[in-house]
Amino acid sequence: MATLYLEPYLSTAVFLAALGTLEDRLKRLPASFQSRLRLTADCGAVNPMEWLAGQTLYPRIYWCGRDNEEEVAALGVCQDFRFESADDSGLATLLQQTATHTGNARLYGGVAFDATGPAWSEFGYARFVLPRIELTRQADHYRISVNLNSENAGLAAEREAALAALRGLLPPQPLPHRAPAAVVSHSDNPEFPRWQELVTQLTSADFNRHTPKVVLARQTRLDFERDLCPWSLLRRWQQLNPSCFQFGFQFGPGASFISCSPERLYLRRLSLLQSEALAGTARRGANEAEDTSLANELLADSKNAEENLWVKQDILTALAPLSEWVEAEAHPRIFKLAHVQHLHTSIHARLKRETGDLQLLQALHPTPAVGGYPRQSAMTFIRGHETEPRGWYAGACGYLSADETEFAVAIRSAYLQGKQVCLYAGAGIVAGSRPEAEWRELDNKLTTVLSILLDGKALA
Ligand SMILES: C=C(O[C@H]1C=CC=C(C(=O)O)[C@@H]1O)C(=O)O
Ligand SMILES: [Mg+2]
Repeated sequence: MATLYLEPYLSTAVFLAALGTLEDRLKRLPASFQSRLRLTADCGAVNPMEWLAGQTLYPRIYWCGRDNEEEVAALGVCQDFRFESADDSGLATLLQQTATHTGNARLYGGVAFDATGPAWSEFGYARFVLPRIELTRQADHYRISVNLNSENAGLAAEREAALAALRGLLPPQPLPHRAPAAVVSHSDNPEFPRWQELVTQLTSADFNRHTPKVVLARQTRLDFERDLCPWSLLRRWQQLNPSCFQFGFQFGPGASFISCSPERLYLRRLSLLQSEALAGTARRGANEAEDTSLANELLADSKNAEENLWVKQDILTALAPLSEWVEAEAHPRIFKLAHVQHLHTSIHARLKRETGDLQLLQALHPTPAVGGYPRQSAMTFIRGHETEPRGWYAGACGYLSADETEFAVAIRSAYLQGKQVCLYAGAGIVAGSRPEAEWRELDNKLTTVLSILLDGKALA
């Protein structure tokens, strides 16, 4: 084992002992085991994101829940499931099989916003990975695990692959705060004049009568003078918004998708489900008094209330046939982030025995927080008028397992390819939306990530 290289681990000896334990257990594996096997050892404190950034294997997947209790760095592939279309029956089979697999193996991945749009290469319409190695922090307890799948290529080959992955591990790579690279160019799609036309169209009485809400999105593309490190950016982003989900997917060296999303699609623990309507936005105030007054205005504002209500009603309607019972808070509360505050309504349900992640994803995604209401006519408008495919922006990202599944709504996200970063922001357009105010809302939603990318400077 490359002992020397491992020295910078915070608790090198404990980490090396954990790798040694896993190696021993791999060598002593019985001649046969059920299809998936996961071996785990306590490994002492290691920063999961820095650890991930230091490795040579792909994919590199990072996930941190909104309560910060759990953080996972997932590396390499034990099984990789990629689907180019929503009609692929393999996706349905995968979602159904995951529910019946024993053990606590988790698949990490995501589903694009739109089943029909062109997919980002490497990401596909949907992609889920059972990682080869996982470094997990639960509260302050750190563990390293290795996954095997005997159906891959037979036990001997699978054991060799697992050993090779463990022996190839490198030390964490510190993610220091470096001065950001200079922006060479930037562009918005759509630009404001087109945005104004679209918002005017969506708020016309004729359109609004049949489609009362459409979430329109803008892509802001920045080109930098040098390549950006997705993990450095995500690290700083999570420090500014610790109460968000934080996640990143880097399937290969060419592209990565990272997000600091405030919004949960759902968390399912056995048959208990938590979901929410997060929609309706104001900026944060410059001081406490202004902040509170903006929050009170947001709570009293009918346009923002309507944005939130369409989401709540749609989720309640979608969950009703899948649940024993479902309930939502009567009134939204305020959910504060670094630069914006939102209306947030909690939703809880107990699922029927036959309801699984396949039914939940089909019923809930995309919610009117990112698509619109009714779903089909909002999607038709988005497909016909947005010229940049959203890819995984506004998709659903998270993990799947038999006992517990969680998906975040992949907003406040960035798609990085070398020197280029594409940021996305959407705004719910309802009766009463004004083009200028909704455009400012897009800017407000990007303020946090832009403050990191531009280091406090404004875009030229
Ligand atoms: C679609 C986005 O935000 C959604 C979530 C919260 C508030 C929203 C709003 O007020 O318009 C959006 O529905 C985005 O950030 O890209
Ligand atoms: Mg809004």
